[in-house]
Amino acid sequence: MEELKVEKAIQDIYPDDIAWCYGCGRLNDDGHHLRTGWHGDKTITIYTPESKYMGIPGFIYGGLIASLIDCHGTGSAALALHRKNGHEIGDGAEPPRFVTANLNVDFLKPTPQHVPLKAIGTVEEIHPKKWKVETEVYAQDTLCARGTVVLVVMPSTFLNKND
Ligand SMILES: CCCCCCCCCCCCCC(=O)SCCNC(=O)CCNC(=O)[C@H](O)C(C)(C)COP(=O)(O)OP(=O)(O)OC[C@H]1O[C@@H](n2cnc3c(N)ncnc32)[C@H](O)[C@@H]1OP(=O)(O)O
Repeated sequence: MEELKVEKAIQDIYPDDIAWCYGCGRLNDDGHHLRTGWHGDKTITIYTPESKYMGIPGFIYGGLIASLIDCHGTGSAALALHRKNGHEIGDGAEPPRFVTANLNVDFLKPTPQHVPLKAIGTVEEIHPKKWKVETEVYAQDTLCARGTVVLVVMPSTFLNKND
């Protein structure tokens, strides 16, 4: 697979109050900083896990793969609804926010460490508040995992929980 880079990511424009997710929040110093952008009509997140995220030496542990699919799903749904609303990253509009309602992962092959993982997503609208993202995770050219995420537009009750 060719070398790819995510130039414009939806997480780059999340408002500060929702930019703290351990998986994809740009403001969480300890997090993974996953970034999701368009890749043709599909979506892409590229991430090389640090060595500590091992299951057995040489291979990534499954929870990290699930996190990648999870945050790739929220980012992909946000990208798609943002575009449906007539916006693109960089036009100044605030993107929609999604939370995960359901996450399913099939671990197809052991996922090797020390190579970039590519999550490629296909986004489907179920209805305006509910979206589904089918994601394939590749290590180099090997399809290692496949996941399905159901996303729901974030209820306003998620904000200001610590006030
Ligand atoms: C902590 C995160 C903060 C937020 C950050 C956001 C941005 C950052 C992004 C990073 C985040 C990273 C990722 C994270 O970590 S996000 C954090 C992990 N996710 C959560 O904490 C979500 C917890 N769950 C809820 O708050 C509620 O259950 C939700 C909001 C999901 C639905 O609540 P509720 O049920 O009251 O809402 P509704 O009645 O209007 O239903 C709406 C539609 O949803 C359908 N449905 C419901 N459940 C399921 C299910 N299990 N499978 C399939 N579908 C389900 C339901 O049938 C309906 O469909 P329809 O009948 O209309 O067709």
